[in-house]
Amino acid sequence: MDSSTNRHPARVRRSVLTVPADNPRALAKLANLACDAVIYDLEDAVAPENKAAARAALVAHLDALSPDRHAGPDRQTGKDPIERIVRINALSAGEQGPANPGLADLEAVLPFAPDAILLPKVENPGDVQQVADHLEEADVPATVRLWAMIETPRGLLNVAAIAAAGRTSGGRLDCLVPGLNDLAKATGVLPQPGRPYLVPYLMQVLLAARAFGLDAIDAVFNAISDGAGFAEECRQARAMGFDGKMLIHPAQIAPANAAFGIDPADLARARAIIAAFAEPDQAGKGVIRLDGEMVELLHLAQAERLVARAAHLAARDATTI
Ligand SMILES: CC(C)(COP(=O)(O)OP(=O)(O)OC[C@H]1O[C@@H](n2cnc3c(N)ncnc32)[C@H](O)[C@@H]1OP(=O)(O)O)[C@@H](O)C(=O)NCCC(=O)NCCSC(=O)C[C@H](O)C(=O)O
Ligand SMILES: [Mg+2]
Repeated sequence: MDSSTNRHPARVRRSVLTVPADNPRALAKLANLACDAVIYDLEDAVAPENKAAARAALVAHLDALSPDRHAGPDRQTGKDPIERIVRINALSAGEQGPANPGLADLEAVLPFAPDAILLPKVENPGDVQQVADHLEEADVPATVRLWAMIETPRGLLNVAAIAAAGRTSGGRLDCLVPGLNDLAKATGVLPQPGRPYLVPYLMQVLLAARAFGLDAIDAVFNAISDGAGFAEECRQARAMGFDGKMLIHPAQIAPANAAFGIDPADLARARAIIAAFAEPDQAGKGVIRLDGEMVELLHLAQAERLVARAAHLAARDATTI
């Protein structure tokens, strides 16, 4: 059975590619990449002395994508299948007041109504609320969502309260992303195959996301040239329940799309469950036996979601690169 608990069949976040906003060659490459989402990074991938230039480059890029900036993202009209997210600098970082880099990032990109703002190093519900309040005050459309990176020990300890803050922040919080480079740096956990000491952190993020109806995207895999290691980590993340993976390089897109896509065996099983419950002699039953296994109505609901997601993915992949 499909291990994904994503409750939104039409939301596809298998491959979430990050791009430093001050890398024009990488920005130009995006038009030909088959990732489901792009995170334009203004935070850690950009050197402190390049922050203003990165912001300006991103504004020019977004302007070229959506010349009528007040019309909102083309994705809302179905013309742009890629979800576009901007990772801003933390509002708590750097100089405070109007010169704050995070605030300057927000002011620069909000006119383009990106699909989401990704908040780095979120440590408590107030970090989400602060930005949500800013968006409300600025009358930013509700289509602009918030994503939160959980990548500090305090953020991890508070992850349930942060996920719950989605409800009080106008419902904008949509997705949690663990940041294992920062977490490893802060905790001293060593990077090891299979991530034995990081899995408990990852599962905490996943559980908090699910408790409050959010998506969860697995952390980046730094070893770009280790294709086998990347595929293994995607399989692990999928088994843990993650919706997709944050990526750092175009070579990681196809394996991520495959790993977080639909397994044909799962689809066949889902169709068999739907067909079994539709049999006249099973009418009104809450539980049946199918191929030697117990199947309940909750499995039927899962099966229906998987079939709907498969149809959506097939349509989507047919219209993208
Ligand atoms: C890691 C890289 C610096 C490697 O770059 P490079 O050596 O240039 O890669 P290649 O020569 O193999 O690139 C081949 C072509 O692909 C383009 N490219 C490379 N990366 C990207 C990308 N991310 N998006 C789009 N296009 C990309 C190159 O431009 C080449 O094309 P061309 O120039 O036409 O030949 C680089 O991959 C990179 O910068 N990756 C992203 C880094 C990043 O965004 N980091 C921040 C996010 S990671 C994170 O959040 C960690 C988290 O916070 C935590 O704490 O864990
Ligand atoms: Mg980080």
